[in-house]
Amino acid sequence: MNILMLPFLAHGHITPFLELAKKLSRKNFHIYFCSTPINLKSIKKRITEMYSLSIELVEIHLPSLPELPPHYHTTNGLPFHLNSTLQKAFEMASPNFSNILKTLSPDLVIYDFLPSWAQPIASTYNISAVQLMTSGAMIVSFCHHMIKHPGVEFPFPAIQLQEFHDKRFRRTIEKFSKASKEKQVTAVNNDQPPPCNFELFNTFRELEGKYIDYQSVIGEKRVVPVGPLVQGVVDDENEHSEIIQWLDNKGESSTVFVSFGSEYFMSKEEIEEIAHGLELSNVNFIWVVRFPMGEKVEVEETLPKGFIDRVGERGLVVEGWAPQARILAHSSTGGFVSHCGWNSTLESLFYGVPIVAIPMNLEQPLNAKLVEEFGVAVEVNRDINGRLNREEIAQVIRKVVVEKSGEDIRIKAKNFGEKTRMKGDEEIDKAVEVLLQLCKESKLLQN
Ligand SMILES: C[C@@H]1O[C@H](OP(=O)(O)OP(=O)(O)OC[C@H]2O[C@@H](n3ccc(=O)[nH]c3=O)[C@H](O)[C@@H]2O)[C@H](O)[C@H](O)[C@H]1O
Repeated sequence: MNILMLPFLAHGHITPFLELAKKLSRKNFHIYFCSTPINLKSIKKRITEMYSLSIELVEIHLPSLPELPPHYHTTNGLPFHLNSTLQKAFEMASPNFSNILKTLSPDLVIYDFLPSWAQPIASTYNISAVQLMTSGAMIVSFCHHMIKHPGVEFPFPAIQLQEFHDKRFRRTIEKFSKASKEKQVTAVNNDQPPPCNFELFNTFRELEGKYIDYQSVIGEKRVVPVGPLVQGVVDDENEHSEIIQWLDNKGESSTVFVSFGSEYFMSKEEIEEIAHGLELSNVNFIWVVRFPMGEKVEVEETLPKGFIDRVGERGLVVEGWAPQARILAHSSTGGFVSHCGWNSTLESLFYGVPIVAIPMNLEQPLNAKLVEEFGVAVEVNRDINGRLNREEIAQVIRKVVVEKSGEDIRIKAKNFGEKTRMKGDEEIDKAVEVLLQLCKESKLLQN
């Protein structure tokens, strides 16, 4: 059976899609992995020898817009103000996608929340389609709850956002639900496959059982968990070797990894407070500092004066990108200062690393609440205006990584990591049955 996968053009979406592609290819599915050339280039080295025949990379080209050259056809490093332009350019690529389906005629399409046309186009070719949700069941059920029951408390009291995040998140939902109403897909006519009655989620019952059940009630479709879809440790010695050597020289669980994903860029104030917080914590750290593509910035100039000298061998500032999975899997890593993007959250849980949560935007504040409720994270509180504070950052890092008061968090994270790594393909095996059924429906309709 052939499956074509079309993730949104974001690194945080391509990662779970690629991990699902690898799992399904081991279950004898042939995968066409479709994205822009720049995105396919960035994942090539993660498609190791064993997948070279079962996962085929398929380029989809976006219309060339002057303000969006081809190396901007990804959210990784994209300047904030170009995000909507990228989404618009992707929406304009529907004819290219239609040609790809006509040429390859897969048995199934696995699509993402954007672009809006993947399922409707697949149905015109009588090809079944199912969505892979790249965020958790809690956040999706929270959004559905807010839209369907405005003003009614979310039935899980631990998920309460700090005021600053609550206001911003409600604005994001209003914007999103307005946009999705405008894109309401026209009804499918009856000789095409009906929209699928379930959705795949990058999650698993041990983490989100009660939210999976609630989403299956409040959402339109049944939830089929296929997670955790977590990138493995790609052992390419030559790349980033200086980071790993630096980490090898540190004590067990002595170091925090600090990273805020592939799309977020810290403000000057955030860099200032985080730098002083790391300094005050007296804990070893690897800190990824990154700026939008096209912005030529001297990292040292953005850091507090004398910061690099004062921290010396205790700290390593990495510009642009670090091998996150390899660092989280390393025995010297004892904590993850994270924005709680969904992939980072799952990776931290998978590798058993406790989280110092500093959510920045989107659904990250909710992910932070989820892992705090789960007992493997502590969130750094912001002031009423959302400002970070260096003492608060230092205090939470020391609690999570060093102090006795954080011992239960460290033990819980370690034990849950061991349990999660043992799960293997448990969720996938259950999902394969329903995916095979969808593929057979396509074949029946196409013959
Ligand atoms: C789904 C959605 O994706 C978005 O992606 P974003 O990149 O911000 O964060 P992650 O989901 O953690 O994804 C980031 C991915 O990039 C990897 N990485 C990142 C930085 C680095 O230096 N090295 C790495 O290997 C990391 O390992 C992870 O796999 C938003 O967060 C959103 O909140 C989230 O739910």
